[in-house]
Amino acid sequence: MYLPAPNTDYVFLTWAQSLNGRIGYTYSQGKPNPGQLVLSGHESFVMTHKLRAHADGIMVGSTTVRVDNPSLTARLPDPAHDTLPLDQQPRPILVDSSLSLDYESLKVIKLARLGVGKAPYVIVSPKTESAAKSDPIIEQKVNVITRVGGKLIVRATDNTVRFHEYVALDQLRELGIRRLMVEGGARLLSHALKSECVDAAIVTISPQFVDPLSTIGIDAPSLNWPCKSWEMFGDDVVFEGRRR
Ligand SMILES: NC(=O)C1=CN([C@@H]2O[C@H](COP(=O)(O)OP(=O)(O)OC[C@H]3O[C@@H](n4cnc5c(N)ncnc54)[C@H](O)[C@@H]3O)[C@@H](O)[C@H]2O)C=CC1
Ligand SMILES: Nc1nc(O)c(N)c(N[C@@H]2O[C@H](COP(=O)(O)O)[C@@H](O)[C@H]2O)n1
Repeated sequence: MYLPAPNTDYVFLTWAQSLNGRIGYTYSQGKPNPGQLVLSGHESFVMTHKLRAHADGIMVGSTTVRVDNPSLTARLPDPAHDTLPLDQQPRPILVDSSLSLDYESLKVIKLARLGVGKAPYVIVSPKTESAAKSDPIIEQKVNVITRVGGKLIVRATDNTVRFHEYVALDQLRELGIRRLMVEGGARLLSHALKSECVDAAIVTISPQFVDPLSTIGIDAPSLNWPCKSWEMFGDDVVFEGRRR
């Protein structure tokens, strides 16, 4: 498994999926939270945390945050009990264009307040940045983020669909986020896979079928990335594909 060295521009996608390609429960706002579909076994989850420890930033989409409320910390040697020191932690990066999330309730905010995790960068649209000046609800969310040391990253335009522009990749790199791990969810990964800026995909395949009607998968374009490695971690197979 290739682990990028510091000061390397490297965008790698990681996710876990079932044998029938599902990665999470379908969720619609206003409906009960279906919770996280747990796919990885212990060994492959430790591998995921080793990847996190080799990333400057971990990026997730807003629905992933809404469903999972993730910590996005690197926790080794045992993710259930151990956390690496703050200076070895990756930066949580939330793609939340309209600041739709309830920031006060997020684990990443609480962990930043405790000094256990780094404060998040939040990717927003220009119109959301403008709204913060007149909408007290938006302004309050910005305050929650900035008070723990986080910041808004405002993408260049409101109407882009190109992944690297949508997630403000150049701005993140200027802030030192050069090894970017994109963890999901399905829509964020689908957009990433359509772009030219992704270097690798590391996929954990869990030996289980899950109900396709209540779960989601990744709508990937047809891609043919050579398999660079595959390895067993416990009962899971971890596949590494690299663009070049
Ligand atoms: N099994 C696994 O490894 C993982 C599973 N999940 C699961 O995935 C589910 C959430 O996935 P989704 O519903 O697909 O939502 P999501 O978390 O991917 O959120 C959609 C994201 O796509 C962004 N987006 C929209 N247009 C875009 C564009 N053109 N370029 C880049 N980004 C764009 C939105 O701003 C939003 O942040 C949850 O059930 C979660 O548990 C999430 C991460 C990993
Ligand atoms: N590697 C992996 N295996 C699974 O089975 C998963 N469900 C996920 N989900 C991702 O991990 C995030 C939770 O991270 P924390 O443990 O809270 O730090 C979740 O939001 C997904 O991005 N990953």
